[in-house]
Amino acid sequence: MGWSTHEYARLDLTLWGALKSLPRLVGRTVALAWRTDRRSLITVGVTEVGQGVATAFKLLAVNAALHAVLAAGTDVRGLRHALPAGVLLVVINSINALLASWSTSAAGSLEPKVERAASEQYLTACERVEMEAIEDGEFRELIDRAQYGANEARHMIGSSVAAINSVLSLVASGGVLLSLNPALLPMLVLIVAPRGWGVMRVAQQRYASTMSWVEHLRASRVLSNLLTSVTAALEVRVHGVGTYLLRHFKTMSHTAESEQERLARDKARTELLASALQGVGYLLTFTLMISLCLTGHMSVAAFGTAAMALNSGSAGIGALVSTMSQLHEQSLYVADLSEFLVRAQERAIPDAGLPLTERPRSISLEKVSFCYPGRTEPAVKEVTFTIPLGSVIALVGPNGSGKSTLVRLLSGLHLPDAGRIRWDEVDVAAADRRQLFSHVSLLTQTFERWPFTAGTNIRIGQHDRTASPEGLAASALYSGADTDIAALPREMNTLLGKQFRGGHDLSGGQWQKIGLARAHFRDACMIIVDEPTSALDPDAEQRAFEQILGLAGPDRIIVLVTHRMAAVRHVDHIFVMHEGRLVEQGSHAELFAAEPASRYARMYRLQAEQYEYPSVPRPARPSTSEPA
Ligand SMILES: Nc1ncnc2c1ncn2[C@@H]1O[C@H](COP(=O)(O)OP(=O)(O)OP(=O)(O)O)[C@@H](O)[C@H]1O
Repeated sequence: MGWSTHEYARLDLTLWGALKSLPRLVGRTVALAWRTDRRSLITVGVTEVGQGVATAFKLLAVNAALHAVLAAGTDVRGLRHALPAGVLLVVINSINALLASWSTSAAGSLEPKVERAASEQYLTACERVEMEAIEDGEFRELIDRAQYGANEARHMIGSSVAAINSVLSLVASGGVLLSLNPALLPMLVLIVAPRGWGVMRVAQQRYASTMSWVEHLRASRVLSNLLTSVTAALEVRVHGVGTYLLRHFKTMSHTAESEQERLARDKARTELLASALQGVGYLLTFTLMISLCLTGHMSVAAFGTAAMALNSGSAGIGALVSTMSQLHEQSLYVADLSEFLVRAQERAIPDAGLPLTERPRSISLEKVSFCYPGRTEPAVKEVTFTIPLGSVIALVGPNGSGKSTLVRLLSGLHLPDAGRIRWDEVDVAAADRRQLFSHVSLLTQTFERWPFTAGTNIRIGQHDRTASPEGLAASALYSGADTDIAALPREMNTLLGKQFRGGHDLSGGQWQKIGLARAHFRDACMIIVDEPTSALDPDAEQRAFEQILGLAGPDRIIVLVTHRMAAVRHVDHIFVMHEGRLVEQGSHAELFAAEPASRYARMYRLQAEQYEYPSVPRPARPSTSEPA
């Protein structure tokens, strides 16, 4: 189908690299947690340290108890000396349980807050990036990857707590082992190192696979969305596209399945090897401990305590390694989110800029060129013109001649690669773009049909303005949407969106009237309408053009983009585009005066002639009934 390539694989991960970056990544989550809920974070930190200290005291109490028991020998009364250590053990265990439950509760309250904060950062960054970034395939892939970051940041809290817990219990066990016999410490490492390697390798393989298959996963998701989408449902059925999509979906699922099988086989092999190496580690450790006892370097009580410390330390390292692997994996996703936030910031629409006057005397383009990223040919080439306030202009020209691109440039969605656009004297490239957007009302062919109520669909372009029912009704009346809305079961409060229970849908033409009402309600200084009437019947089309032109006023600029030549006849100035260049301009009369050279006049006449003939001439019948 053309998009299931795996070129974004990131297979350059190494265990050392992951370990090195871990403190930085955990630090970032801690910083996020600090900003989100300081109190819970401090509680978690203090309770975890408390549990580590408790573990050390527990082992020391066990050691004391063992000494007392072994010193008693066959004298049962001597066992009472073990009683204080036993009581201490119970107290330490109770304190440990209390601290653990306190930590669980604080971490539980922290996790959703961190997820919310990370999600907000992610969505805010998405909303702020330039249009070019949103349309850039590579950046979109990063947006997709980064979406898992917020969820993983939440899980990182739990994993970080578990990791801290394991480290502290490990330090406690290590300290006790060290005090018993320093030779025991490296043995602890020997026992758990193979397991650590195994768990890390499996996580690494899984992440590398996810990354190399991310495009594949996206494509599968697109296919399943198409199969369930309301808008595609028609062609899916009538054109039999469903079978085509299903066939591709199945092929892609089979390919993904074989990747899962490969991962499972690799995991099984790695785990088997790690277990074998760990067995060797245990064998060597116990051999050393027995020989230490036999040579009188270690007492039997110390043997017992060392066995417990080894057990607790090994469990600690085991838990640490597995949480490290989780942290490693989670941190990679959080790193994606961090990378996205940095790159989104680089590609964000600047926050500040020079202020713009709300009603500029003119907007001028000086030798403006613009090339879409990834394209070699500019969509707009060295275009120069001026639009005075109070005028109505039209952009006309064949398909692909650059009209919509000019609209995007005028509305500040793109900045020119060369040349300048100025609002009065202010260069748009240096202007406060958010302010510029607030002065523009844009109605395009593909305007959004928001899955909200009819009223919200009208006021959404000006959602911070209090919308009185009268204001909404006036905009609906203006666009002719009033009668369509009146026919809806809950009028303005009817939910427009078939995907919801109780939702209603409108016809294409009815939606266009809603779009026009939205443009009216927004009440901006520059109103841009790009092919606004494609779904309207002739009466409605005529009326829509009259309404658009009726929006004109001394404080406004109207930019009309259309292929309907009759509609531009009465505008103040017509700009004719061809292959990205402005090739003609003037009023209807001026352009006609330039006949026969005038492209505009030719286009106009061609369309007028079509209207003169009531029907398209019937083509000659092909001799066979074979489809083309
Ligand atoms: N988002 C985009 N990314 C890359 N290229 C684009 C994009 N939009 C348009 N183009 C290209 O820029 C050129 C000008 O397109 P534009 O949409 O501005 O023309 P237009 O005159 O509005 O066409 P139409 O009348 O068909 O709407 C075309 O070659 C088109 O393929």
